[in-house]
Amino acid sequence: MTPTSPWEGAPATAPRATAATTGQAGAAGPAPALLVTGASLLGERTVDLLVEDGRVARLQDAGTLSAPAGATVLDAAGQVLLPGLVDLHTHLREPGREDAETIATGSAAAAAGGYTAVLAMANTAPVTDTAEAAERVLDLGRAAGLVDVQPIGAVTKGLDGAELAELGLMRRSRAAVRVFSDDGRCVADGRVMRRALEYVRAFGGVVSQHAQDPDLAGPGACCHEGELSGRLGLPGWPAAAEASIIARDAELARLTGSRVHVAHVTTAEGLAAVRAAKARGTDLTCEVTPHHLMLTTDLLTGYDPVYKVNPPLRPEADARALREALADGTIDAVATDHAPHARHDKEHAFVDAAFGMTGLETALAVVAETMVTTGLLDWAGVARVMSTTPAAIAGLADHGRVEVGAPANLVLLDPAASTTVDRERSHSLARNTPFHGRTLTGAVRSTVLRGRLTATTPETSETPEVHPC
Ligand SMILES: NC(=O)N[C@@H](CC(=O)O)C(=O)O
Ligand SMILES: [Zn+2]
Ligand SMILES: [Zn+2]
Repeated sequence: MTPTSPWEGAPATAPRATAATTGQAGAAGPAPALLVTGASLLGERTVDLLVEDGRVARLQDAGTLSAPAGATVLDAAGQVLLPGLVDLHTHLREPGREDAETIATGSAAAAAGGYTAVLAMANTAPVTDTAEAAERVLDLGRAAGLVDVQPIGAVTKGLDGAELAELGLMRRSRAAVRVFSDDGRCVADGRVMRRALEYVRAFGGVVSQHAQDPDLAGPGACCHEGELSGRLGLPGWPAAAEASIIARDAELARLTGSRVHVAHVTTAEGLAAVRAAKARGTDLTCEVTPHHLMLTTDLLTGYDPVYKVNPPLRPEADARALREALADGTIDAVATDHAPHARHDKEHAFVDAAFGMTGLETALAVVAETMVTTGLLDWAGVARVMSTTPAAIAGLADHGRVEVGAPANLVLLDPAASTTVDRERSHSLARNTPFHGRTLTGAVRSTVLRGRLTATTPETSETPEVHPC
């Protein structure tokens, strides 16, 4: 690693890992009181909000609260107040690939992006398939102290798709794992998926399935299968590979009485399978990524590997269908699939490059741009799909609401501020953002975790500073 490399050098405000705390992230010592004034709660009414001991102590009409002695005051006039964002699908790369991301740097990117909780995907090295591995991720998250890092457990040992991992032991561990996933390795064997669902049902767990039939989306597939894949000479990946697994898993959810979550739906065909399952009352939820809402397969014409992602970017008709489905509630949540990569894994010929794009720092602005500016969602809707529903899916009771008595996990954003994405200013170690150079509207101003400011954007800057507790 070359420290001066633009891909791997430390960001300007390098996050510091702090000593391990015994509580949850941000819980070390009582947080000083915090008064937020004049914020637009869910874009609906203007409020003052007082935080004491890490919880929302008072929430009332703007102009009616004054700051207790010693309190930090945030003047949030013109800003929208939402519950802190919750990401159901984040790759933090630690342990194993700390050259691409660490739990501390990924947490910093999350805080800068308005997140207060992230679920850390299991495809690390070693894989998170034991209680010890899950507890280690949890502890590293607490040590970083910027967001609650909740480990996702692997469904199968080593993500090999054959033998179930220690699901029950992970659930009973300190990490209290509830969400299980083999990530980009779809649990293709129906018998294994059935057994996993039967197992997690006993403790209210959920399997997050990356829906793609590996027999249809073969090993070389790296592009949406269609007219463009033929023209570019890239192996294609048909929509049927997604829809067929969603339909099968919906049947398995019904058979077992268990719960399935579909990771990143990307096609109109996949959405039809989700709608059919939901119409029958199946216990099935699904998520979409910000990049599949905004970016489309035609970007691949330059063979730039920054646009190589699993599942692939789709045509505009699919992206439009995804936006409509997020607006009408067919899609339950937005999850980033933040997939940081070291330059030497990403800068290759398109077919050889690693799959994945970063997303934690741009997610809110991309959703604002694609959903709010277009009138498809209001801010209450954004809170639902980026915080409340993902918190409910993952069973994170401390997140997803702004209420008196609840832990003060909050984000304040300026809906009118435009930011030009600059990959060099990312808090992530990785530089593989597909939004570099794009100007997006909607900028995070402050992130609050249990009453502590974990990120703030100084008035003179476009980039949030992060503050580990
Ligand atoms: N989603 C991605 O594009 N990448 C994933 C792995 C994978 O799903 O192939 C990653 O871990 O980088
Ligand atoms: Zn995936
Ligand atoms: Zn993933």
